[in-house]
Amino acid sequence: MEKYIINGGSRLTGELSISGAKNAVLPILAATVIGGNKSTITNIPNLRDVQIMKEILLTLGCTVEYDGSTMIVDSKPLNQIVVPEELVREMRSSIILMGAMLSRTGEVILSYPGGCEIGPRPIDLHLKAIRDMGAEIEESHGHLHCKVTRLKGAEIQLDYPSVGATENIILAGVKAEGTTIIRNAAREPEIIDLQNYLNKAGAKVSGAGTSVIVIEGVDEFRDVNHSIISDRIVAGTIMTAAAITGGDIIINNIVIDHVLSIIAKLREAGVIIYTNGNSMKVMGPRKINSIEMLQTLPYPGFPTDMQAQMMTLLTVASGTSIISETVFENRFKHAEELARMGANIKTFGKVAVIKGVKELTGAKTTAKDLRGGAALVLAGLIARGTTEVYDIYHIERGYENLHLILQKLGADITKVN
Ligand SMILES: CC(=O)N[C@H]1[C@@H](OP(=O)(O)OP(=O)(O)OC[C@H]2O[C@@H](n3ccc(=O)[nH]c3=O)[C@H](O)[C@@H]2O)O[C@H](CO)[C@@H](O)[C@@H]1O
Ligand SMILES: C=C(OP(=O)(O)O)C(=O)O
Repeated sequence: MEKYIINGGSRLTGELSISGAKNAVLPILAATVIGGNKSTITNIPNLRDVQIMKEILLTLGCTVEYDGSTMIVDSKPLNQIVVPEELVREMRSSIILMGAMLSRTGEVILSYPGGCEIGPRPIDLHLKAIRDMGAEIEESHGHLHCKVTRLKGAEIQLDYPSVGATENIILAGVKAEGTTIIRNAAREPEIIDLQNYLNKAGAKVSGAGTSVIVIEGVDEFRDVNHSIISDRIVAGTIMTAAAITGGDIIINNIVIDHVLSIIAKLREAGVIIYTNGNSMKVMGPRKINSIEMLQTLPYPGFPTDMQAQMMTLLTVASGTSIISETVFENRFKHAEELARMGANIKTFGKVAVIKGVKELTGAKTTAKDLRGGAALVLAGLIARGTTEVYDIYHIERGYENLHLILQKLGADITKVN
């Protein structure tokens, strides 16, 4: 079992470039099955979830070449409709294959998706929309058997702007008969990236980034080259690392517009941030201010995927902060682990009250999910003594060599077996 060992106390300084976004690349890789075409995708982060998606594509019969950064997928030879359960259960994004495979073959068998344990993650919005587009979905023993002769465009009003459901409907709509309209669509930047990839391949999708997305079905896809947008959550995590260590870091290859809500909350905490084009300089303050209220919301609100990292920052703020997690039911598992390190956090359902303490102390901790694990690493960077973070496979789902990035910036962190 691999773990991180961190000796706290180093101030992080230096410069780095942000890699491609996990939440953009996964739906785009799922989309590659649709066209029977060749997709050359660049700026791909080398993550566990990407490896799993690659395995799924291979199992479906696609040919895949991947060098850790560029993936070439040829979906012409696709000849399977069963997505293996052991792969689907590894990650949430596998559900996006439902819309993509129905577009391609009109049939798919997959199980309920896995992913981080951050509360129940129903797929009712996905299923209702895909059924509204004409598919029959049989649910039995945890499996979904979806079938349709040809998907039909539909007007879909989402009860909640779900990222995954929005993506699934787009993928189901691109080759459907007629036009699909999604209202109350999720507006995340990763959905714009998906639209851009699809349109390069010949699809007709418009409106991504707004709450109304229109998809006109087309018959043919062509070969496509696409570069993945940079990861706003990895950027936010590094910004928080600079902030908490009183560091001074220049971050390149970052879309500033995508991190405005993170910049606003870090500035409220006293962090100094200068932006310039696609770069920013982040300087941690001597004293971190508490934040009266940090509420997670769908984009462009503050991202739930940055909540855990911000909680770590607030554990050493001067004063009391409140975090309200509105997106997921149970996303405070890191609070207990931070408490082992001396943090003073009380949780009441989806609200956490964090009373800043003078210092954290090193402890043995366990990553319970991806971002919660990153939050423990951040805590380890400033804790007195040594912190061990176990179950780092969660962290590796979404961060490419986090320990190496932090080492380069001056952190004393090692990955050991
Ligand atoms: C691979 C990927 O892109 N993952 C991101 C995506 O996850 P994901 O697409 O799973 O997140 P959703 O936006 O769908 O989920 C948001 C909320 O809606 C609920 N819901 C969702 C679908 C549904 O059918 N029914 C339902 O009730 C969920 O339980 C959750 O409470 O967006 C989340 C919210 O920004 C991020 O934290 C994840 O990192
Ligand atoms: C929750 C996350 O991912 P997923 O939806 O892939 O589980 C995340 O990226 O923080």
